[in-house]
Amino acid sequence: MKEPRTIRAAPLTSAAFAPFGDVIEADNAREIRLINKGTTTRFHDVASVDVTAGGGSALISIFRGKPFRLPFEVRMMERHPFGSQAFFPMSERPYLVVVAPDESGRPGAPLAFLVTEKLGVNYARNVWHHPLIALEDVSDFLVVDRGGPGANLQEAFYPEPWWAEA
Ligand SMILES: NC(=O)N[C@@H](O)C(=O)O
Ligand code: NI
Repeated sequence: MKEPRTIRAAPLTSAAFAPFGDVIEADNAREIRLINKGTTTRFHDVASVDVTAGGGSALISIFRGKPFRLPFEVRMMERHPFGSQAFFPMSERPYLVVVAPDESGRPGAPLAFLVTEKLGVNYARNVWHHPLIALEDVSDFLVVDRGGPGANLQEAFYPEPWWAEA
């Protein structure tokens, strides 16, 4: 009987996520500016939006994700060759992020991050990731990604599933 392939979710940190994109949090601001007569703090440019390839432009959407349970079965990954894709949680609920390195055009072994604080992720262009994985209850996410011409979705299926555990 083959042992199921399991991956243990790690806490999301900028350092651990760096090969895959940015963690969206105030601490990652490239500049902190007091604006609006000192009534507002601008945490400037916390993630790199990369959406103009192939005549693309930025879209702001809301994704309403239905919840999944852990352990989560990872059967496939996807990537967006023309643009980055950012998710920022609009609820206080945790969610799961699964990414993978590229291995000759296919996703390698996945890594999982359990996001329990109000942090977002910005997948860099062409980075393998699993589609949105909300946990506990239906959850809304603000999404910034690319709209425009070209096939901006590539999917790949693992020969055997991986199981992501907390
Ligand atoms: N397909 C789509 O818009 N969603 C995925 O890209 C995702 O990462 O959730
Ligand atoms: Ni995506």
